[in-house]
Amino acid sequence: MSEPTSTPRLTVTVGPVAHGGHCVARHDGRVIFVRHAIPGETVEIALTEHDADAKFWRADVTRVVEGSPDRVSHFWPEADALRAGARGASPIGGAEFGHISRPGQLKLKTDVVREQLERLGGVPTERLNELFAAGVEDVDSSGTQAQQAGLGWRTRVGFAVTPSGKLGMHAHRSHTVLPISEMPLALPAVDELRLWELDFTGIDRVEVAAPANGSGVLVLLAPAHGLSEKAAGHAVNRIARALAALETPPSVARWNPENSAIEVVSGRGWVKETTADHEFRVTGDGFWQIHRNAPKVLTDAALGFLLEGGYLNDGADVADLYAGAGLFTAPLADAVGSDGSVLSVEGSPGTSRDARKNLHASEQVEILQGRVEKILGTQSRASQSAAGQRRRFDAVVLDPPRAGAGKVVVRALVATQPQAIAYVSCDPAAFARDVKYFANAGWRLAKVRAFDLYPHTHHVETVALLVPAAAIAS
Ligand SMILES: C[S@@+](CC[C@H](N)C(=O)[O-])C[C@H]1O[C@@H](n2cnc3c(N)ncnc32)[C@H](O)[C@@H]1O
Repeated sequence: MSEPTSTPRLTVTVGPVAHGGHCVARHDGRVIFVRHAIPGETVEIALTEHDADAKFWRADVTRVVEGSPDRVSHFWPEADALRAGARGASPIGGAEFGHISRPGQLKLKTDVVREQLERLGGVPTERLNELFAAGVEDVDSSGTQAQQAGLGWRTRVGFAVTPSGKLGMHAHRSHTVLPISEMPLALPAVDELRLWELDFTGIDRVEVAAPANGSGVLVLLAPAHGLSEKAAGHAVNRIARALAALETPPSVARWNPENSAIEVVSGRGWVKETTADHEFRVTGDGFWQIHRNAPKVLTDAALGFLLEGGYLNDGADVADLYAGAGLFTAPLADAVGSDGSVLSVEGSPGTSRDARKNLHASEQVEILQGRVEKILGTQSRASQSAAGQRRRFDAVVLDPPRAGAGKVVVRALVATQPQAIAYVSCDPAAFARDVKYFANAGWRLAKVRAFDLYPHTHHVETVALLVPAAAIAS
């Protein structure tokens, strides 16, 4: 990515928001994806990617000529495009909607979910008006003032390190790491570590897991590539010693992001997460929902759809696919009772081991480690009934990673003939594409909700109920 000062500047009037955190503008017939703008604004932009033969260009706003009523001062100077642009620099990524009022952010995210479902999902406008009248829902309205402002929600944060050893974050679509001196989107427990005051020379990446329940924080340190074993150990131990001097020292572990391996230096290599009814151990970089309210919001929404529809009865046979450490598996096991059964499938070996520990007391739960596409497609015990026929599920929770479930999984899942699927998604485009695959297999979107679980960023989480079309017709 080139720096804004070295690039041409243009003045454009900005069109609609698009998936991915930018708005669409046109100049001499060419599409420009503009970050840090709001639809309807007239802005001066610096082109950050502008190859003459490219299909579209990319740009950052550097000055607002005519602003939207939704424009506010950015709460985080290091992520503020206008401030960075004035210095001829780039802002850090990670708060690309911070210049928009919270109601304005909800409206833009609603527009994106609608557009993706209409265009990629093939859901007719009238049907969406009916299904998605509530738009994207705020999950912070009952918090503290800072929480209502969309701050202090991240329980997981990843940092990079500048060439001079300072804690930093990447500029958007760039290898450049810019130093930071606060992380207002994270829980206060992350700020209290004062990581920006430490020397991270010899470290490449830093990950922090700070559970919303206030229990022990875990800091993972990935040594820089090519460092000798001795130098890597030295760098990790130096930082661990500095952190040990804090009033509430975190656990510290050396971490290899390539295989998720961790080596505990002090404390323990896992954090304790809790929901109202369950406790979960999550090891190292294992998956846990990021927003402090996400576990409740998502389990209430997904299980709510299944319970309201009568799909989760005592004795039911259900599946939790892409199950992580068992966030949905645990309440599913409660719902189907000891006469029911829950197949819980997770691909990552470490996270699956956590799920096994977290669910060991629930005899109705079968934990399988492996890829969903493989497990659904094989004739393993998990995909067969006792009589040797393809196993059928009464209901399924499907929570794939950002890329979505994809055609192969959708086909295999439909073949298990569940009565309903609760689909949890963090990417509206992948979700909409999967909705289309389900539609092609004779299924329909019966309900959909969306939540602003990533304030000040363009990300949004959706929860949907999918059922066979015949079930809606009857
Ligand atoms: C969005 S997370 C959801 C986890 C869990 N449902 C939760 O809410 O905590 C997706 C999970 O799918 C796992 N995963 C990714 N690809 C997979 C695959 N092909 N098969 C099985 N699990 C996979 C990841 O390790 C991750 O734990």
